[in-house]
Amino acid sequence: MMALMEENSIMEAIEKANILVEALPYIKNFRGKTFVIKYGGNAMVNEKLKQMVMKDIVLLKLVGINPVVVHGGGPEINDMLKKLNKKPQFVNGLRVTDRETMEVVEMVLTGKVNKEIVSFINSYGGKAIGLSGKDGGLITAEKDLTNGDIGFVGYVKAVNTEIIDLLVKQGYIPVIAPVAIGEDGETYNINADTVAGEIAGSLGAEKLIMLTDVEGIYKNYADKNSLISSLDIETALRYIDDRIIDGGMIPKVLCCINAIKKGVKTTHIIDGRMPHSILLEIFTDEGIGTMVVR
Ligand SMILES: Nc1ncnc2c1ncn2[C@@H]1O[C@H](COP(=O)(O)OP(=O)(O)O)[C@@H](O)[C@H]1O
Ligand SMILES: CC(=O)N[C@@H](CCC(=O)OP(=O)(O)O)C(=O)O
Repeated sequence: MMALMEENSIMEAIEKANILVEALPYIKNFRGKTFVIKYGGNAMVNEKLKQMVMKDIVLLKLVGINPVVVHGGGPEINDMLKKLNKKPQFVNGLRVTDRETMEVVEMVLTGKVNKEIVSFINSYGGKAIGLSGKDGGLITAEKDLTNGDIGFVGYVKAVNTEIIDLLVKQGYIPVIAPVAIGEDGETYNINADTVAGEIAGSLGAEKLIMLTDVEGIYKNYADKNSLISSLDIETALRYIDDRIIDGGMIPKVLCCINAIKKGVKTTHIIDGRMPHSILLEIFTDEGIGTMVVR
């Protein structure tokens, strides 16, 4: 019995070593490259998972990859608005943002969510630094009128990556909240997926990884065996037209396509609810989730 247990634990240890060896070519390939990781939505609500994601990000940095984190926090904003007796309202997935809501959005994203992520990363031995689009002139926003006037909702007019380049060079992990200032001096609320796509494009990132609350993109959303492992731009656009890709997945895929057109090599939509999904995507031969490529 004892011998069998010992044999099992030796096999387990060998399996672990095999996984590390499998990661080697990827570590070699990706050293010095930039990965933009979008973390948000419902993938962010579980504390334990949150900590695992942060550990994975620290590990990436320690093996020589440069992670840049862009976070959301929609559910946290909703919670705070409800506490203030304000009903969250959305048009095509974008929050209707009046002046009071804008104050709440900025407070929750830059004050609470951003600092929490920064603290976690730092507690695991990383050097995270929190920023919003306002810091160092990182993002210039302009009012987004594509859905009519829904208040202080912005799109990204320009990205100045100087501050990110500087921080990355000094060994920091930038953690970015999707709030920015317009040329009119107003503060704008920008969808976090959009910000991640634009930042990845401007940095010429190797990868854009979007953590979400599904395994990836399904060919048939009702059939969980229909996960698509790789999708090119043309097919992705066709799937959007045919409503195979629908709802919150549409802007996500469009952000991936935008990033690819700006030079990002591969984009990935992966399951943020799965422990260590980032590591499994980057360091295993099979990868996980759905890859959107040129
Ligand atoms: N073909 C599809 N495959 C997977 N998810 C899809 C598909 N079509 C629509 N969706 C929806 O997209 C959602 C992901 O978008 P969203 O909820 O906005 O993510 P997040 O909150 O992480 O930003 C999924 O939970 C799912 O309901
Ligand atoms: C304009 C707009 O809708 N902004 C988003 C910003 C946060 C976000 O995108 O968060 P998730 O990634 O968690 O959805 C919002 O106010 O909810």
